[in-house]
Amino acid sequence: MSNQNEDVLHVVGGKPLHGTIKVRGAKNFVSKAMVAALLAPGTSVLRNVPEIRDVHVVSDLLRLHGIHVDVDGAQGVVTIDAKHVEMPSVADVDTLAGSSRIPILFSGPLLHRLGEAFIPALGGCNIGGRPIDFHLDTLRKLGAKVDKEHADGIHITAPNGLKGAKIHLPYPSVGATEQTLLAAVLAEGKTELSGAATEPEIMDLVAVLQKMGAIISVDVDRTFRIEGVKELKGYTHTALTDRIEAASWASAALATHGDVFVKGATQPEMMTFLNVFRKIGGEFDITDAGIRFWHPGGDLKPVAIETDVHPGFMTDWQQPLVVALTQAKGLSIVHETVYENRFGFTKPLVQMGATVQLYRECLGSLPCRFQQRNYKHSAVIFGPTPLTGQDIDVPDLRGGFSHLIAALTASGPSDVHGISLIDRGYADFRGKLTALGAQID
Ligand SMILES: CC(=O)N[C@H]1[C@@H](OP(=O)(O)OP(=O)(O)OC[C@H]2O[C@@H](n3ccc(=O)[nH]c3=O)[C@H](O)[C@@H]2O)O[C@H](CO)[C@@H](O)[C@@H]1O
Ligand SMILES: C=C(OP(=O)(O)O)C(=O)O
Repeated sequence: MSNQNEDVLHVVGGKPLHGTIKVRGAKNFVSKAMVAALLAPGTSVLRNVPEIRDVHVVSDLLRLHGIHVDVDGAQGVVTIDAKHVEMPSVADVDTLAGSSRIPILFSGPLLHRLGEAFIPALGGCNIGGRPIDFHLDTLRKLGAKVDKEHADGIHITAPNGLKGAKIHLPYPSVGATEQTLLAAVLAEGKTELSGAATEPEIMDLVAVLQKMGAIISVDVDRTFRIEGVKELKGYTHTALTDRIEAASWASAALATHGDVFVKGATQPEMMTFLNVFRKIGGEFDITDAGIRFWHPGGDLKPVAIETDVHPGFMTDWQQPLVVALTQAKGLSIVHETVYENRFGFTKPLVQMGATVQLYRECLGSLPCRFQQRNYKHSAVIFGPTPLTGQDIDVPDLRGGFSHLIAALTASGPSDVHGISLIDRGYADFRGKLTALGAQID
């Protein structure tokens, strides 16, 4: 736990970021692959693991269930021996309440290994309601009994084991897709999951499950077919790169007029981001080792973006890019369709000098899931506007990184408070900023 002074980063902005940084495996895959290890009474080895807090949260949760976890942060290797699994006390599990969204994904594996699971209150970024109704409906369809009445969390049992079922997701939720995959691989019989999400992190989880012995296919209409098997074995796997972290550094390069080589960044998972980056006027060069992103000089161009599920423009890319859009010449529009409340981070940007207006109504003919809810989910950004340093509070993971970019873009000093929240998903960001020449303290 950091003390209050350690939780503030003093940033003197106005200097372009220049240099090379390395990005490792994806936060939104690594944690799920660690949960998958729980499905097999053997040893699994995961490589290219970033040194982020979410990895430690999942390790601690696995350990509470009697599983041996070794995290070699320097080498980026996590070894999980899940031969022995036990049910911890509610009080023990509760020590991790509110720390991430991953505990809900323990449901399927624990039901297979122990016949029951206790899920504490979930955490994760505060960017909308984030209900788990799809998760619980899926588990029920597979034969689980869900008791939500427990004061500290949710108790789930499967007295007769899990059985394959036909499941349709009302929205292609990443977590609910992963929930179904993790629960169905060992369920008796076949499961059909339609309306699923097919993010690259999900497909890498499918690759892990296939290595473990699972039978999973996916149709072009985003329907997964899972044939339950009787047992699975441990895996060895190298995690795909974190495309959100890579895009965050790319946005930082653009906003600060910089030039950053992101070692490890890969093109296929970033194609949609790269198209937008090019439309704005950013330049990039793709090599086998990574992608170099830079501001070529001259004016950046405005753009209209709608966030969406894969292969659309990721909601997690939106926040860092908005800061770069404050430096583009003209009117940009960002319409958020995944989370109803993901623009809170723009308020400090306005205090720093940006012109950002939020609207509840959907703009033009854009589809809108949140029309009826009282949230503003379209941002209109007018630029370029010079930013000046301020005191800023980190609201959430990506919003926090956006504030760092804003502080680096601004003239004068900024104090960014609550900086440790960023450790959830950005490994050694302080070291990387220093390597890129940022003036931080
Ligand atoms: C740890 C992790 O991988 N987090 C990612 C994951 O979050 P996460 O898996 O939580 O996101 P989902 O794809 O499930 O959520 C998408 C939308 O569906 C709604 N929903 C979801 C589940 C449910 O049971 N009911 C429901 O209504 C959510 O409120 C949200 O509006 O995918 C998001 C969308 O790419 C990313 O922004 C997050 O970074
Ligand atoms: C929203 C995010 O994560 P989580 O689902 O863990 O809150 C994120 O990674 O941007």
